[in-house]
Amino acid sequence: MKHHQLEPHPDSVGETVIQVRGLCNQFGTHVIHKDLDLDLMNGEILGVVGGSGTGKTVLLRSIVGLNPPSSGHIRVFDKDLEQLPPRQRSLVEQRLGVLFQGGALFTSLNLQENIAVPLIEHAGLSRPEAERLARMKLALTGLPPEAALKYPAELSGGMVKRAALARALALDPEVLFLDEPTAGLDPIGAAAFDRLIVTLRDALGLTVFLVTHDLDTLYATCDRIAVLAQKKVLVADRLERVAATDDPWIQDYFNGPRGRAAQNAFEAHSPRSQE
Ligand SMILES: Nc1ncnc2c1ncn2[C@@H]1O[C@H](COP(=O)(O)OP(=O)(O)OP(=O)(O)O)[C@@H](O)[C@H]1O
Repeated sequence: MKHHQLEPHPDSVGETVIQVRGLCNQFGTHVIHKDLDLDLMNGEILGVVGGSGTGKTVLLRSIVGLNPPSSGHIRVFDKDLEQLPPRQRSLVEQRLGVLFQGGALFTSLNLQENIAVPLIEHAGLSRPEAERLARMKLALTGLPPEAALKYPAELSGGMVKRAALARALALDPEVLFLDEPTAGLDPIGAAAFDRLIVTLRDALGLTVFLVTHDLDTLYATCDRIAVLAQKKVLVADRLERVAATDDPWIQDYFNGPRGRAAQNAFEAHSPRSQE
């Protein structure tokens, strides 16, 4: 059924699971990334931020193998996807779960059928087995049992996000990629989704690469923040160190009115701020 087990070796905590070195991406003459370096550490939630068009989604797509880089190296679990034969590449890709912007569920399938698709295609399960496991994945993301037979158009935005997350988790990935997961959610729905991400990371031992514009999400979930600016990762560090970095975009983003409001809200409400 499943091709690997998530068994973090005691020595693996803090190990690099994804290493990006000297990444360059360009479309025609439009250079998006130039000599970009980034490490994703085992078990962390890394928030990836940057102005609109700085290439956050392109970076995500490059790492998961959907956007072949113009040059540079990307190692995933110490393997270069581009160098692997198709079968081995597919096995590595199945260890990565992706929640794309917008969710990207099949509109003609109900939720359990949607989540069953990768289980039938990649894990070789029968339809009844796949749909039973799909219902478990839906429960894992906090959806009620009756949601399994609903179609995406019948659901609220928050429920669609949870269903899309259930599909990203279908094959028990070790690394979860989330592209703006709280975009379009109301503040209460967004805060609940933030808590879900942290809970799942803790319960499943996930590593999370999280693209977001949402300052509340950064404060509530992330262990480290990587800032994309000037075509590279300008800084990747704990939030307080990033916020202290001398760069106009960073200062405006973290220490402008919205950044201060998010920090105040976090300090007022979160037990994590008392640690
Ligand atoms: N396949 C493509 N062909 C041409 N240009 C592309 C392609 N994909 C992305 N781009 C361009 O690359 C740049 C970076 O896009 P990307 O979506 O990664 O930005 P982003 O940082 O995620 O932005 P946002 O925060 O607005 O979602 C944009 O200018 C976009 O138009």
